[in-house]
Amino acid sequence: MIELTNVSKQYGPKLAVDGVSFSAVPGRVTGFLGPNGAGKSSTLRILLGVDRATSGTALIDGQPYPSLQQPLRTVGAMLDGASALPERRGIDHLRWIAQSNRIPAQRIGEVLETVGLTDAAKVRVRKYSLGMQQRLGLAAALLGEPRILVLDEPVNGLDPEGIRTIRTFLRSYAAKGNTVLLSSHLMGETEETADDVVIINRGRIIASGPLEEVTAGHPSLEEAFFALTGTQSGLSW
Ligand SMILES: Nc1ncnc2c1ncn2[C@@H]1O[C@H](COP(=O)(O)OP(=O)(O)OP(=O)(O)O)[C@@H](O)[C@H]1O
Repeated sequence: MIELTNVSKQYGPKLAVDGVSFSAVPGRVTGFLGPNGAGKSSTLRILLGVDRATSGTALIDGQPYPSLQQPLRTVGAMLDGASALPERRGIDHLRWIAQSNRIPAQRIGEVLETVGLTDAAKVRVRKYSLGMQQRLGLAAALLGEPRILVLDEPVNGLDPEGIRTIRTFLRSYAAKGNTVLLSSHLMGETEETADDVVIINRGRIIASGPLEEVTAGHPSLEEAFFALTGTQSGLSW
């Protein structure tokens, strides 16, 4: 379970995250949505202990990320794609993470298989396409068999087949009772994947709840967003 309460983040004069509160619960995929610059990454960085909130609390299974005993076994995260060294082979990137977190080496083959990178495991990351880098990032997030996944724009750069593979995977991961929180600026895609949605605009949550509740009365999630923000289709993305 993920729980954010009144989280704010100030960068100099800019209030990037403004009193954000929401939860992501086990057994469901929660889509964290908003246009570019809305505050999604800033919020996720705070949740994952990469950055500090100016105020408010962000908890993972009741604890702030830095207090987790075995972080990678509790929460798998992908913030900036794979963030792997370009000269490293994909498999070595995963080995390094597994070793430094006492995760059995056998998991490396399993996660490579899950994300479809088995054949490219020994290729250097600099030769990976953006989609392959995304998949390597997901593989790293899955290494510790976490009950919680937090993914920032996981389908960025993926082709339609890649998007469908990730979507199917995330849905089945949540169906096993795990918590999945993913950010996206793609409303249409997230509508296909998420059970619950949290919409952020200019640092503030403007809607949250089950997808069907947030979209009620609108032809699509995208139209619901435009109605909520008072913008017209095509102008704000
Ligand atoms: N380190 C920083 N210093 C100053 N301003 C920042 C910093 N990080 C983010 N911001 C600003 O905070 C706001 C929110 O940015 P953030 O990256 O969280 O948005 P986002 O919703 O993830 O957008 P995107 O989809 O483009 O990644 C933006 O205006 C951004 O310019």
